[in-house]
Amino acid sequence: MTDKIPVTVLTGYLGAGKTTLLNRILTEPHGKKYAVIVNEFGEIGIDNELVVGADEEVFEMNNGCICCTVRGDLIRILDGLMKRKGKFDAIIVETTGLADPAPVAQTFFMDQDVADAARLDAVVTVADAKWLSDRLKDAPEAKNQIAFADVIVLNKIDLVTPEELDAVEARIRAINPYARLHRTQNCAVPLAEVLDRKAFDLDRIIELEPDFLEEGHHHHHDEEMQSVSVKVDGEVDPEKFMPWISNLTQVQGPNILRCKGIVAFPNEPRRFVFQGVHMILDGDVQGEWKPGEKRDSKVVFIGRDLDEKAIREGFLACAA
Ligand SMILES: Nc1nc2c(ncn2[C@@H]2O[C@H](COP(=O)(O)OP(=O)(O)OP(=O)(O)O)[C@@H](O)[C@H]2O)c(=O)[nH]1
Repeated sequence: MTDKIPVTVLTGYLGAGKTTLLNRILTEPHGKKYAVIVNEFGEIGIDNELVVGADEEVFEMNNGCICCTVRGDLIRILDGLMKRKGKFDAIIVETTGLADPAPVAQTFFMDQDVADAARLDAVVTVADAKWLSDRLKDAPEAKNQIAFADVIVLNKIDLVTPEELDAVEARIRAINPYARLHRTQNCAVPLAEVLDRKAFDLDRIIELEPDFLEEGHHHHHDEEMQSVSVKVDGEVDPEKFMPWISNLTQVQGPNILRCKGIVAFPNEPRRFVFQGVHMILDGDVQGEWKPGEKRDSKVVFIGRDLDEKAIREGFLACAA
């Protein structure tokens, strides 16, 4: 039992702050070596490039939700990691914001090879203090992520009033009174509160979901949720790109749950990285393009009722 590798499953709805927390974990001086598995919903991999610390081994699973189509991939990656036991101290799995954590957690009990070598340490859910109450109304995944959590990081407290914060915490407590909860800005939580908690409680989960240990768990996705990925083969013109992205998120903000991208500007040695949650947009130049790396520009939008054609044409028209 004791030499099983601890696995932390990091979950939370789109844009809540999972990558922010992951980067915090990877950059703090903990002297540990983590293997990281990142799963995202869009077809173009962007998240893995936003994870800092090039020394970490990041395994990427695109094109599907970790809890459904790519569960086989997860098992294969975990099996591969187990064979190299001793090379790292723990595994962190960051799921897409649209994943139901139950089938992910299930993998650590149902697959014998995985169960023999790894133990699920905790499900850590990052919750967006500003948007969670809305998502609890329209996104069943958001509720499951809260229900399954052993630790909840209630993040973005800077974007709400103290009264709103109390109200969202009360909503969370009504769904999950057991998890430890930390209120944070930029996921600033002591790592010991997140890692190696030995917190996953199978009995509680079986009470919540009696068929947890049975095969055939079906997870129904939000059918309307779509992702649009567009790539420009080369650089984009900031004079065109900036007004386009800011106008798009202002006008389509309510439908755009999440957007992110990495773009190349002419004569700029660094990559421009932008991220948005609804109409709140954030962008900065960071990290130089590597020598010999192709300076392509890519964006991903996730949301409902997206006008794919307009987004595609709009971004392609920003080409430098
Ligand atoms: N104002 C504010 N912004 C934050 C905070 N934490 C994270 N953000 C921003 O919120 C955006 C989303 O953060 P991420 O860490 O990428 O969220 P995520 O959950 O990994 O997103 P997905 O992987 O797309 O689901 C980024 O622009 C962050 O800089 C916070 O406490 N306050």
